[in-house]
Amino acid sequence: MTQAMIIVNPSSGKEEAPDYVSSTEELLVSRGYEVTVKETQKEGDATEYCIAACEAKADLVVSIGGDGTLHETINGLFGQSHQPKLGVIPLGTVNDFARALQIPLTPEEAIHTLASSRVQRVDAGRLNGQLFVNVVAAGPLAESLSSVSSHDKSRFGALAYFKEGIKELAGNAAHPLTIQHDGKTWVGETPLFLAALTNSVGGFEKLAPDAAVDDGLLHCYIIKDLNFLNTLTVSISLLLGTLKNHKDVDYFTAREVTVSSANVMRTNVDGEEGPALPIRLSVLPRHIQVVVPEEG
Ligand SMILES: Nc1ncnc2c1ncn2[C@@H]1O[C@H](COP(=O)(O)OP(=O)(O)OP(=O)(O)O)[C@@H](O)[C@H]1O
Repeated sequence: MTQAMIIVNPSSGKEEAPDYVSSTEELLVSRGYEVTVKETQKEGDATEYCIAACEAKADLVVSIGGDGTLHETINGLFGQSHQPKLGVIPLGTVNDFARALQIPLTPEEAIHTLASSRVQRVDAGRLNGQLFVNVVAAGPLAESLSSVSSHDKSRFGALAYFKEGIKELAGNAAHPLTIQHDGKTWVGETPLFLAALTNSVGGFEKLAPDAAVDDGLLHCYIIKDLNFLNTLTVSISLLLGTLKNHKDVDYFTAREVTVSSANVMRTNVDGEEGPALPIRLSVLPRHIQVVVPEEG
């Protein structure tokens, strides 16, 4: 019998994840799976459960939660000889990975997607010794986004990030970063550096419109200046999908990037606090197999 594991984070989004477990389980059982349900208690659990699913040669792992839970689940696939397919039921505030793959953001519809026969291979990013699926951010603005509490996310949704971002901008912070790629080096002060694997970042589905989930590239943005005067035009560019053309933004694609700073600075990885600089980023092309909606 084919095995499936459901990994669920009860604290994600508006804390409604447990409501969707039984309908997910029912659907999988009706498709012939033997199902194990694992509820996370703390950081790292989803990775451990996913490693166990790989070792048990499960056919499918379903992540029910936000991008943080998904990030941890995918890290369990890293380096495994047997890799299950991945199903995604998005319950977070942002859900960039689901947006990029056109997985429905309504949990009931996303559960229905698990019956799809279509599997898409997508790139994974590598950051030092871990994987990421959406975005790595560095700079003071990225640090401030990591400080958004789960409570605020549950209460205010994406607005919680906006609130922290505005607070940081008021401080007018920029820090020195050194960014190296393809034999080139950029040195300067910046409030934000982003390396995106998918078009959707922070819920902005047009942030990196050229990023295909399987193009093997990091789509990188250096915001050279962000202040009260240009915030509006940068925000409009974000919404229109023209950020890379903004005069205060440098854009490039690369397969490998290193980022360092003279200052002690933490990164933000897939929406959660990541390791401190320096970091080395690369792409594992088409590394993850995701169950996505049937075409058409
Ligand atoms: N039972 C739990 N209680 C509290 N936190 C948990 C629990 N299980 C896992 N976590 C932690 O919660 C973090 C956030 O989870 P997740 O990203 O899925 O939800 P979210 O923060 O609501 O969504 P989003 O990141 O999209 O805003 C995970 O990275 C994980 O470390």
